[in-house]
Amino acid sequence: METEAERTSRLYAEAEAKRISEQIDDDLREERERLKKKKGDVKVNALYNYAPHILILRCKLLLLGQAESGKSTLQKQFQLMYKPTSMDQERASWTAVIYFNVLRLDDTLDEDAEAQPTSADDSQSIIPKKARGNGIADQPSPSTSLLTGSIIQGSPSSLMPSEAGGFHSHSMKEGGALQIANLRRRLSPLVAADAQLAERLSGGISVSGSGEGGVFVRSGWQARTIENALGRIKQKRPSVESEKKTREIETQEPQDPLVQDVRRMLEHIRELWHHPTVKGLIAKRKLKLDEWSEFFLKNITRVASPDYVPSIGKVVILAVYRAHIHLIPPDDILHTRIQTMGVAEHIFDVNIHGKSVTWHLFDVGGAQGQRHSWVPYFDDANAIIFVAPYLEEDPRTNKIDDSLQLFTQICSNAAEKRSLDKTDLLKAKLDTGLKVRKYITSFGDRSNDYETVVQYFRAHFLQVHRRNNENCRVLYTHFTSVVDTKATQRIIGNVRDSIFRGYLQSAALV
Ligand SMILES: Nc1nc2c(ncn2[C@@H]2O[C@H](COP(=O)(O)OP(=O)(O)OP(=O)(O)O)[C@@H](O)[C@H]2O)c(=O)[nH]1
Ligand SMILES: [Mg+2]
Repeated sequence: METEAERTSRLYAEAEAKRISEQIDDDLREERERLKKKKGDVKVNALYNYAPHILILRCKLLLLGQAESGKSTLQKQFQLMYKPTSMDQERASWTAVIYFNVLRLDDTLDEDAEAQPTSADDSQSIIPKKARGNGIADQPSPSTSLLTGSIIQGSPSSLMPSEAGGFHSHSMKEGGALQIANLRRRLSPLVAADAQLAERLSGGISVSGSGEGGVFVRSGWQARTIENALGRIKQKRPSVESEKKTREIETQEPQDPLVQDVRRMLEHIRELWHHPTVKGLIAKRKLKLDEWSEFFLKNITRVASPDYVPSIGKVVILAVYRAHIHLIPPDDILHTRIQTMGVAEHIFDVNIHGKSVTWHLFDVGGAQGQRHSWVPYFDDANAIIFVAPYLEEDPRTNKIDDSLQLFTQICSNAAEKRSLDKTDLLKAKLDTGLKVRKYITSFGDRSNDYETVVQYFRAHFLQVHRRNNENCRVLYTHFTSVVDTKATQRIIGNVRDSIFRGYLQSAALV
């Protein structure tokens, strides 16, 4: 016979069992509904609920690709997304890089003035660039400066456009040559400034295997550049007055005297940029500027202004404020170009489904002499983002081929994601009549439109991946312009989710 105490205990146990059973039913129903809504999210939540101790607390991500492919630009997008305040703090240090990019106009003028058109078809002709310094093949860059070179003296006619610039007569040509010669004389102090800027950015260290004449930055250069500038100010004026000034500077934007000196001379660069002769050469495509130099030269008035601070992370929009229209400048920092030396680690706390995960992003130098430094990072990388530029018109090296070869080597090594980059430039080049088959013969007679070209490149990379995917890694492809903040940040979000899902699958938890 059941006692009262036993009965109470039994009823309690039955009620508890029923409650647990209903709870499980509810959980399962909820789970099913969530699964229907968003499969991936449910898997992630399930992991957090039932196995919180095995969360990835650390995720290693490698950014690989050839030089100038856009790895550091993509890294800046990550920083903009996950650590925007640090980007803001570094703004002043980017001025030196931007001025360094602006001074490339002189180099380009010098070398292109000596070069001859490569084909009778001007719309297609690309003037070859000479390698600076050690001549690394995938680091095309100028070798001498207009400031020290001899374009006008050596070959005045080469700077004379016959149609686009409107200089037909001999005397007009001579007039243009004289004006440019005068400008160059005024620019001569920039020779030293250019070298100093290069030294400042490279931290005074020259390393073999670096392209672009050894001008590069290493991890943490932003802080060093600012400290350097402030250190020089302190050294120059060790008085009470100077200490007061230094304190003032520390609370405002750091002011680098060298950068200030260059800024004052940019007026002459502006004149050179607007000179009809230079304009004529550009119009006839006899002057090939790097896209980053061109970007800053087009903005030279803003960039040379006394209170200039590089803009950051803004989409170009027109803001209407009290009936005034303000043009918010495009992002300067994303358009800068300075090559990376070695491997730079960037750490971000990334929020994934409400949990914080520490990401270690490794941005590597892509020059051929740099690639050996990637090796130690392959083993425990959770994912690789391989950045491939679409089409670079460099006659000395077929960049797509180089990218495919590099991709083949990487495929047999590790997990990878891939991003096909510089789609904006591809579109622009196709619009100006560039024929893909001229650079890639296997493209054949396919239609020269953007969609066909994009799919053609994609198919190439997929094929390489299929043939070399010994580790059965997953490949995701994205087409993007990395300087487009909105589009790139959407891709970063996708990459984050797919890496996390891949991790869960590899842990056999879903
Ligand atoms: N217009 C445009 N420019 C781009 C794009 N991606 C990169 N760039 C520019 O290309 C230049 C080279 O990019 P980086 O990010 O420095 O190249 P990288 O791969 O880090 O090069 P290394 O450090 O030498 O290996 C920069 O000036 C970028 O602004 C793009 O999608 N569109
Ligand atoms: Mg880089």
